[in-house]
Amino acid sequence: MAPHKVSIIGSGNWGSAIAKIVGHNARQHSDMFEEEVRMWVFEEQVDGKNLTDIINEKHENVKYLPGTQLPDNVVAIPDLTKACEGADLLIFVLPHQVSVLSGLSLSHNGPIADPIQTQFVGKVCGDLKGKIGANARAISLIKGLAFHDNNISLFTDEIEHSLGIPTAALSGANIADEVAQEKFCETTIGSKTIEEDGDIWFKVSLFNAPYFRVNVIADSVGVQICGALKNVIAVGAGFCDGLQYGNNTKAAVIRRGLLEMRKFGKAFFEGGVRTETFFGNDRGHDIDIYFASNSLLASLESCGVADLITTCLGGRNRKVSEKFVTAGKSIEELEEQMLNGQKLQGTTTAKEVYDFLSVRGKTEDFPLMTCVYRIIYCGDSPEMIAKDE
Ligand SMILES: NC(=O)c1ccc[n+]([C@@H]2O[C@H](COP(=O)([O-])OP(=O)(O)OC[C@H]3O[C@@H](n4cnc5c(N)ncnc54)[C@H](O)[C@@H]3O)[C@@H](O)[C@H]2O)c1
Ligand SMILES: O=P(O)(O)OC[C@H](O)CO
Repeated sequence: MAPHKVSIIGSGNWGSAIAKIVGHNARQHSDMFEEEVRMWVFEEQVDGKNLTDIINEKHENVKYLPGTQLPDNVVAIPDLTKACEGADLLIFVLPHQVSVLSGLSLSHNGPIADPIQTQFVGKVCGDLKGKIGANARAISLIKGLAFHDNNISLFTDEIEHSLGIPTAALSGANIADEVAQEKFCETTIGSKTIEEDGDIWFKVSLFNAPYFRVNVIADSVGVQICGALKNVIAVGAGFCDGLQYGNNTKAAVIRRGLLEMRKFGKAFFEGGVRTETFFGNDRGHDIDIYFASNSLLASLESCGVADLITTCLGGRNRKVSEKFVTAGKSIEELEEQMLNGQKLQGTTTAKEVYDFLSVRGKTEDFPLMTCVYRIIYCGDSPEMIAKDE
């Protein structure tokens, strides 16, 4: 079989960290992959130069992952179609959306303006439609959910429907900077077609590294719900830190958050999610069991409680939300100041989740996520996060 041709769609903090692993593995396993890994870069100017030129000259994404050397077989390409031409393995690693401020001044204490949201994935898939081979497969590393007119869908479904190719999801306790520094962690791939996806994404070792251990499970929905909703809970954890509420309160937020995440998955997704994806059990790894006995079971997954913990301890959502409490500035101002203008998922998703729940009359069933929304968008006191109501 011809070696797989890999393209990475996205080149932010996580996109660049994963490019380091994928580039290294493609070079190591030249019988399985073409050595060159193309990475689509949304072109930006950095100190008067194109970011793509800087990446290709210095082999470093100086804007989104400074200080990490990328393998020189990772090639930055500003044209999306060219970056994906002939690829049969597509790795989607885009922010789920960006907020473009409507220009109103935003206040920490009062209601804030509704930013105009731009969904990346739909636009990217639209541009790629008809240009991707029928035998290609995709994997989404995006942590978010797609909301359209207060309806919800998974990014794997969006990609599958748009490009007509099977799409898996990868999510775990994976703060990009730590992965880039090769600090040990685990991750979970969720797949509806575990046998084929297990072969492609797991057995051929595109992602596995000694410091990045991959497991594959059948609960693709659960993997994505975890990755999206933990961001909202992490904002709550950041409020606790800003208020210096201590570890016990933060642990209560994490516990309640995890329960709400699972409840959300079970309530709104046909076929539901598996409790084990969120909390785990001790029956072993799905993929090992699958290949050994052809049965599907679940085990404790990195995408569940582990990702929630790491995001609530060290993620960007937590960091900015802590500052929201202590600095008296809007989330948008803090993103600009602290994250180079990158947008957080938790803040936008808190609103999307709230709007979704609200039209269904279900906000009271999800008190923690509703509370996070009210603190950011309605000017409620951050102290609400630790009130038992
Ligand atoms: N950063 C992490 O630690 C981490 C870890 C795991 C998963 N994730 C998830 O991975 C996904 C990608 O996150 P990231 O950290 O790589 O991205 P990021 O938050 O660093 O966002 C920057 C990316 O957005 C692109 N961009 C900016 N403006 C754009 C525009 N107008 N059009 C198109 N692209 C534009 C930039 O080129 C860059 O690729 C997200 O869903 C995130 O939740 C992030
Ligand atoms: O920095 P955050 O809050 O976007 O979280 C990063 C990763 O998702 C943690 O796994």
